[in-house]
Parts: sequence; structure tokens; C-alpha cells
Amino acid sequence: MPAFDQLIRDVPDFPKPGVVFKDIGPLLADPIGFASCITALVAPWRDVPVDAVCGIESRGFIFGSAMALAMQTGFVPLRKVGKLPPPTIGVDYDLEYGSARLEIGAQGLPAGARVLLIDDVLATGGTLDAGRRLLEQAGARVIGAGVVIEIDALAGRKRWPEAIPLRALLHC
Ligand SMILES: O=P(O)(O)OC[C@H]1O[C@H](OP(=O)(O)OP(=O)(O)O)[C@H](O)[C@@H]1O
Ligand SMILES: Nc1ncnc2[nH]cnc12
Repeated sequence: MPAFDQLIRDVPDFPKPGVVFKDIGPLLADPIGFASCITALVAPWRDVPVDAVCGIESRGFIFGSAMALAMQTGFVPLRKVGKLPPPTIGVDYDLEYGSARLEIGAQGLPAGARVLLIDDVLATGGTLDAGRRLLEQAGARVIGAGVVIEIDALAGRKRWPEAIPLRALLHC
């Protein structure tokens, strides 16, 4: 596996004191790093039927939409509150540094669609958990999830159901 970790910058005390922010900017700017990151994110699902890749706003859009292109599936955005026109379905959740609400278009997915949930970082796990709950509320079947970075110390994986595969490229 390529050394993605060298393309992720640690920024101490951003966006607030005590948080070490994982900056994916250098990874996105590196054509080989970004391409091999997408290849690695897609790899576990090669033989799995997937109807759509769902990315969480905003950094999950970058990886999720590139994966959807590579997998030849549709892409469905899970957006922060107030961005999508009605009708929407939404869920509230807590973040490592705040709280938020995620929404999906009520007609965004056919019932029973097999979807992958994608984000850049798994920290406390609140966002990924909210994404899963939202997709299930919308009638989709979450068959797996992928993140680029998992911050092990924050134990976000504990909030994720063991029965659904969750793949992380990098552990910090
Ligand atoms: O596991 P958690 O503790 O929930 O944190 C992970 C989430 O936090 C960041 O998003 P943020 O809400 O900061 O939005 P952004 O992608 O728009 O910067 C990150 O992109 C994940 O979505
Ligand atoms: N430490 C962190 N770095 C980047 N994104 C995050 N989202 C939540 N925690 C984060």
C-alpha cells in the first residue's frame, strides 16, 4: 500500500485547542497519492454488488464521488442541514468539535438500495453513525463503509455495528 500517511498533515489545535486535525490537502494535491487512495478505497468492494456510493459532506464527497466513478455506480450526497431542497429526511449528531445535522433527499435512493457509506475521517464515529442511521431511515441497505483515516484513540469504531464491514486505509 502506498504511504498515504506521508501525505496527511497533522495540524495541532485546529479547529480548536486539543484537536489534532488530519489535513488531507497534500493527499488530494498529489496525483499518484490521490489515485492510489481511490484504488485502495474501492478494492474491498470489487466483488460486492453496490447500487450507490454515499458520501458525507463535505470531505466525504471528494472520496465518495471518485469511488462512484471508479465503480460505475451513482453517487448520493449526505448533506449538512439546509442545503438540499425538500422533501428531505434528516438526523442530528455530535462531532468531536461541535454538533450537526445530516440530510438526504427523500427520493434520493430506491428502497432496498445497496449502498456504501464513505467519509474521510472516522474520529468519534458520530458522523458515520448518523450517516448509517440516515440511510437506513431512507430505506437503503448499508452494506459497508470506508474511510481514509481512522483515529484509533477516539474509538469511533465502537459506534459502528460489527456486522457491517468498515474499512479504514490508515490508522492514526
Ligand atoms: O467521527 P466524527 O467525530 O463524527 O468526525 C468525523 C467527521 O468530522 C469531519 O467532518 P466535519 O463535520 O468537520 O465537516 P467537513 O468535512 O465539512 O469539514 C470529517 O470529515 C468527518 O465527516
Ligand atoms: N482530528 C480530525 N481531523 C480531521 N477531521 C476530523 N473530523 C473529526 N476529527 C477530525
